[in-house]
Amino acid sequence: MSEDGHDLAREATALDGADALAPLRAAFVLGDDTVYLDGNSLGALPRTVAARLAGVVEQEWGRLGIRSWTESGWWTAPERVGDRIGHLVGAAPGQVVAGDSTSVNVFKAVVAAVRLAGPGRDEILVDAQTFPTDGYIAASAARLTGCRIRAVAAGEVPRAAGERTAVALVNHVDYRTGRLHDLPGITAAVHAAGARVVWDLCHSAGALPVELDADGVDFAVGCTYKYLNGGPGSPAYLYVRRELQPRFDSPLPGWNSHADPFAMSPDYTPAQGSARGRVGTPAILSLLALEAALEVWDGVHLAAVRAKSLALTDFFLRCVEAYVPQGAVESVTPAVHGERGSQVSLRCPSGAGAVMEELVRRGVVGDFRQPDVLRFGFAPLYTRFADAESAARVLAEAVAP
Ligand SMILES: Cc1ncc(COP(=O)(O)O)c(C=O)c1O
Ligand SMILES: Nc1c(O)cccc1C(=O)C[C@H](N)C(=O)O
Repeated sequence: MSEDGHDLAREATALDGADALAPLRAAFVLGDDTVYLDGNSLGALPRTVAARLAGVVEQEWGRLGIRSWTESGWWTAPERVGDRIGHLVGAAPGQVVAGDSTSVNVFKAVVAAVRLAGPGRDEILVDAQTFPTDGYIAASAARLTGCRIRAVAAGEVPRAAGERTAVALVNHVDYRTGRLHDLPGITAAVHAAGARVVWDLCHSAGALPVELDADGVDFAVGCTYKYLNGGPGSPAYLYVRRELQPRFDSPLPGWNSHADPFAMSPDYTPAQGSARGRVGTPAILSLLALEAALEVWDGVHLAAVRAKSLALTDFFLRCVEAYVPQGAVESVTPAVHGERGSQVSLRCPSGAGAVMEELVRRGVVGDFRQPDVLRFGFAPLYTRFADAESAARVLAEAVAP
């Protein structure tokens, strides 16, 4: 190992020793032999989840059975868990509901936003680099509502929004590059054009502070299986700003969103509040696993999470610079803190897929995104500075010819 290597390894040990969030790692099931840098795709398993799920299955489903809908609080879990998520994204209680997938919630939000738009507004702006599902769903929403889609870079949305815009659908953090977009600025600009905005928070919730209420966001959606550690396929969420809730006209008005679901009325009367965003029967096991997973956030400040995230990604970039031969990789993640989420994406022009396979074989788990991007996610609750240092060291070996 070079002198630099010894210095960086020592620095990592010192940084981990001084990290106030370091004890939280023990709340997760993580082997010491794996450097897990894929929490931006599937978060690690919180220790509380297995016992809680066993309890739900054995006691609630097994013993109480159907009575659990009321006696164990199953019926109200989407709003209860929604409020817990809301706390992490700057939403006061009563505005977030947990359920369905992000894709389905994108559909509800975009169609509802178009239905709120005034006459002559027939344009849906879509972040040109969006995660594909948002683009597919927005295109279908456009066909259904008689709108047209205009794809523009997120940074261009303020200039592009105009008198024909009904809604802009933007990713807060770009899944491929890790670029953080200006949520307050874009939201204000879209509003100034008289339109609504839907934010996809998949790659920001749980990784950095989000202030939905303070920033005047209309709608937001996100998944919970990344930085919120809810588990594979855990329920997503939908935020509808309180002032908009009475006019929120869901395109999927299932019986769970009815004001009186057990009246089983043939006529639809929407529920008040966040419950209006529900559709059908919630996936209770996944929802309650998520609820248990969210307990790790009790007492955690997002400002501390953000500070550690930036320190981790800065440190990883320094290690890459020190260890990896020049020209083998190039960061496509912004160096400026205000434009960076919680991942580092390295363009690897030569054999990126094979390089990631080799990294995974050696115990460094990141992921590969087409066409040539190596992604490394830094989940601040459980990632160590030593992980960043080891990953860069193994990467240097994996890219060596
Ligand atoms: C930005 C973004 N939106 C949406 C999704 C996925 O949506 P869904 O939860 O419907 O699979 C992902 C990741 O899978 C994503 O990164
Ligand atoms: N949702 C996923 C899945 O079901 C399988 C594998 C990966 C995912 C992901 O979340 C991918 C992720 N959104 C991404 O940013 O690439």
